[in-house]
Parts: sequence; C-alpha cells; structure tokens
Amino acid sequence: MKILSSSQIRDADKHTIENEPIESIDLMERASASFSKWFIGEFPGKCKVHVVSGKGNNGGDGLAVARILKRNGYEVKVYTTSDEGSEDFNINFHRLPEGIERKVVDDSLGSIETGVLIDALFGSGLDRPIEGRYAKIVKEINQFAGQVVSIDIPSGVYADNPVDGEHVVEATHTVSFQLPKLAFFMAENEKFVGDWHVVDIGLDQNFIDHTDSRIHMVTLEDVRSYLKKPAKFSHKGNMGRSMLICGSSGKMGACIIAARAALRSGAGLLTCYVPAVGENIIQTAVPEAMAMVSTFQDYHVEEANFKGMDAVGIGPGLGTEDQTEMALRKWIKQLEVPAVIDADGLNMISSRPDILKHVPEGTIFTPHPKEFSRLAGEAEDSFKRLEMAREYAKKHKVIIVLKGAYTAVFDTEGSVYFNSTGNPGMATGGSGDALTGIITALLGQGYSSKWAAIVGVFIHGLAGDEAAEDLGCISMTATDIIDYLPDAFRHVEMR
Ligand SMILES: NC(=O)C1=CN([C@@H]2O[C@H](COP(=O)(O)OP(=O)(O)OC[C@H]3O[C@@H](n4cnc5c(N)ncnc54)[C@H](OP(=O)(O)O)[C@@H]3O)[C@@H](O)[C@H]2O)[C@@H](O)CC1
Ligand SMILES: Nc1ncnc2c1ncn2[C@@H]1O[C@H](COP(=O)(O)OP(=O)(O)O)[C@@H](O)[C@H]1O
Ligand SMILES: [K+]
Repeated sequence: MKILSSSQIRDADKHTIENEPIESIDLMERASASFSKWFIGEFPGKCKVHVVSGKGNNGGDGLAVARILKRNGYEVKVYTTSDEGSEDFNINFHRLPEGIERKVVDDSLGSIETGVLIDALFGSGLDRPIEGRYAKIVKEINQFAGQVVSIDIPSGVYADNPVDGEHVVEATHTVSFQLPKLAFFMAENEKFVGDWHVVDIGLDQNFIDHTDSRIHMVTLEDVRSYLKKPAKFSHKGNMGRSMLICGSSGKMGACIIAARAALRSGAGLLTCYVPAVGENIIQTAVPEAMAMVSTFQDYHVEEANFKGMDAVGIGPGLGTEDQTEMALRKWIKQLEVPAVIDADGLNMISSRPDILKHVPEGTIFTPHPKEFSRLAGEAEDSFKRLEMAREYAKKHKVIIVLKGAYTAVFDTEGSVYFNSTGNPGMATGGSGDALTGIITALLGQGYSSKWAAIVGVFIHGLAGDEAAEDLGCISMTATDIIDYLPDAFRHVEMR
C-alpha cells in the first residue's frame, strides 16, 4: 500500500471529483459516512457525542458525521469555532438537523463530562502551529476524560512533517481517509495519533496506483505474493545453506535464538560459526544446526570459511573485541554471498567506518535507532532519521532495516517500506537476533536482499502478534516469537 503526501492526496481528491465524477460535497458525505460506519462499530452503545469542528473541510466532515450519528440514534452536540467556513462546511452547517445541540465557541467548549469527543478542528489543511483561541480549545480537548476520535488526522499533526507546536490533540483513535499518513509511523507522534485506522472513501485507485510515491506500507497481500512456496522436489541442499557467525562468552543465547529462528524459517542446512566456548552450547541447544568452531575460546578471531554457503548472517552476540573486529573486516572482504549484518557487527562497522567500502552491494544492515545513529549520526526527529536512512542506503548501496514499532526497510533506490505487524511485547532481549536468523534463512532460499528483509520483518512481527495473542505482551519472550513462526508462515500461506 502506498503512502501519499498531503498534496498527493489532494490531487487524488481533485482527480476523483473530476473523473468519477462526483461533487466535492458528495465526496465529503462519502468520507463522513465511512467514518461514521467505523464509529458506530467501535462505539455501538448510543453514547453522547461531542463534535468539535473548525471552519475547513475537516470541520465540514465533522458536521456531516454529527448529522449521520444523530440519524443513527446518538445524542450529538456540535461545537464550531465559527458559523461560516469553507463551501462544504457551510453546506453541512445548514444541513444540521433539529435536535442537534449546537454552539459557536470562541476559546472554550465549556464543561464536557461524559461521552466521546470527535476532533474535527483541523485536518490536512493545517499549515502553522495552533495558537490563541484554538490552542485553548485543544487544551480542553486534551483535558477531556473520555475517548477522543480524530477525523483524518489529530488537529495539530502534519501528515508529512514533524509537529512544530505545543498544542496538539492527543487522540485515542485516529480514523484516516483512504490511506495512512506518514506521520502515523513516527514514534514521537504516538501520543497524538493513538490507535489509527484507515477507512475507504473511494478515491480513484488507478490514480493512486500511478502516483509516484517511494513510501509504502507492507500488507499481508504484498507478503503473500512474494512468499516462496517450497518446490515439490526441494531437498535440504537447495533450501539454502546458511551460516550464522555469532556468539561469544556470555552471549551464546543470541546465537541460539538466531539459529532456531533460521531453522523455523526454512533454512535447509544451517551452520553456526562460534568460538570454542559455544560448541557444546550450540550443539546441545540447536541439534539441527552444524557447528563450525573457532580455535579461540571466548570470542571470534579466525577467518571463517564461507565456501558453499548461500547466505551469511553476522552479528548476534559477537561482542566487539579488537580481534573480532579484525575478523569482521576479513569476513566482509571475502563475502561473495548475500549477507545480513546485525548488532555488534554494525557497532564494529560504526567504530571503523572504513570497513564500509568493502561491504558488498545489497548487504542488509538491521540497526535499531541507537545503532543507526552510531552508523550515520544522530537525527533530530524520526522524519529526519527517515531521510538519513534513505540517503545512507542509497549512498552505500545497502538495505537498511531500521527496527522499531514500525520497522522500515530502505532499499538502495530510495524506497522505504513500513512494516505493519509487531507489538510492544517484542521489545524484549533477543527479538532482534531472531530477526537476523529469519532474514538469513530467507536469503539462503534465494529471496532478493530487499524482499528477504521485507518478508522477514513482516513474518517476525506476525509471529510476535500470534505470540502476544496467546501469551500477552508482558510475558512473551524472543523464544516465544520463534515458537510462533510456524503459525505466522501458515497465516501468510493461507489463501
Ligand atoms: N481526499 C480527502 O482526503 C478528503 C478530505 N476531506 C477532509 O478535508 C480535510 C482538509 O480540509 P481543508 O483543506 O479545508 O483543511 P482543514 O484542515 O480543515 O483546515 C482549514 C483551514 O484552517 C485554517 N488553518 C490552518 N492552520 C491553522 C492554524 N494553525 N490556526 C488557525 N487556522 C488554521 C486555514 O485557513 P486560513 O486561516 O489560513 O484561512 C485552513 O484553510 C481533510 O483533512 C479531510 O478531513 C474530506 O472531506 C473529503 C475527502
Ligand atoms: N513496540 C514495538 N512494536 C513492534 N515491534 C517492536 C517493538 N519494539 C521492538 N520491536 C521489534 O523487536 C525487535 C528488537 O530488536 P533489537 O532492538 O535488536 O533487540 P535485541 O537486541 O534485544 O534483540 C525489532 O525487530 C523491533 O522491530
Ligand atoms: K482532525
């Protein structure tokens, strides 16, 4: 699914009006009906609804929603900041039926104690920080004890840019029209956006498909169409010979997690290259994997032999000893197969950036934001980090998997793919190691680097979601994510 900017959505809006054709007021009615349908599903008890409308089209949506909800049996009160506004606002203002209490407010809504509040103050037309009387209204909205539902976008949030004002609505839910907005994927907007939902308002899909956007959200359908089905005559030798270079004294757990995740992701033959301390551990904990053992006891020093491998994963539990760093340099120089580099592997590259020039094109880096800032520098906000990661991936010809609540995969051409699975239960030690194992296994099975990363991240999050459903976010561990990988793969395979 594409993510379009505000101006691209406005173009889609205009195009739909001219080509469907549909009157602008009827498109507003369709959007408001879609919102109302969502609202009625979410709040089936006919609660009291307070609709706060600004004078633009977002406010116009609010007025139409007020009318539709009233018709559906809700007790509705409307607060407008003006009795006149955009053309479609005016039409909907006059369409408000009897029985809806209405109030034109200056800087205060008055006391609102119960019910649900709908925020239709500002939408995608916001072009400056909220101040003055509007700021006071936003303050009151945020003091309201009940749930707040924002139409299209919380008032004060920009779709494509960081928030720049102090006064921003903190919604419980945001119901966005047609597509999600880039702002929803940014960590600092979580408290404004709340849970977000998308409702279809029938904008021209063909126009959207032909609109040039390099920002995507990965859906189940995308992953389904890229998931490789094992061939009938496949055998362990052609399901990928993968190697994980991992482990050091005290960090063998990372290696076990990555190895188990790789095996649950279809790795045909898996070899774990470990320091001597890890031999018994890995052979006992993961009997399906072969062990290649370095001569040194506690950490990696040796040159690994990648001969016959289809894919390599480097990083889980490696540590950052000087000798391991020298070994990493050698491994990278002799890499001839697709590789994923994680954790300490990335930290060593950060401290010795000259290693970067030896990293083959298409290698996957999987940093969390802290590791990314070590690689590329601190970012002021998530929007800037997105641009930095995009530039980094293009410049160094690597795939960046920037991990977080919405993990983003950046390809070498400047496109970014936001993941749509996963949950806070995955914020637990070892879940990144599981991801490295999954991606290594997919690389070994012949997925391109880009799709190994996109599919791997999606499956990893989906396994986390399945685990959370049974075990809850608080108790689940990285091992649980691995245990639910079979469910996740089956879920994607199901047609
Ligand atoms: N295709 C779609 O997605 C569809 C979209 N639709 C809906 O339209 C919404 C966009 O509507 P919109 O363009 O009228 O903008 P909106 O946000 O209501 O603002 C209006 C005015 O507010 C003002 N203003 C701005 N900032 C301000 C500030 N800080 N403080 C004070 N005032 C400020 C500014 O006027 P100014 O004061 O500058 O003259 C601006 O013109 C969209 O979010 C969705 O809900 C649907 O109806 C149909 C299909
Ligand atoms: N709140 C969250 N929602 C969804 N996924 C998350 C969340 N927090 C963490 N994750 C996922 O869990 C993994 C954590 O990886 P990482 O930070 O490397 O942890 P570790 O080093 O402990 O393995 C990433 O894939 C990340 O996307
Ligand atoms: K709004």
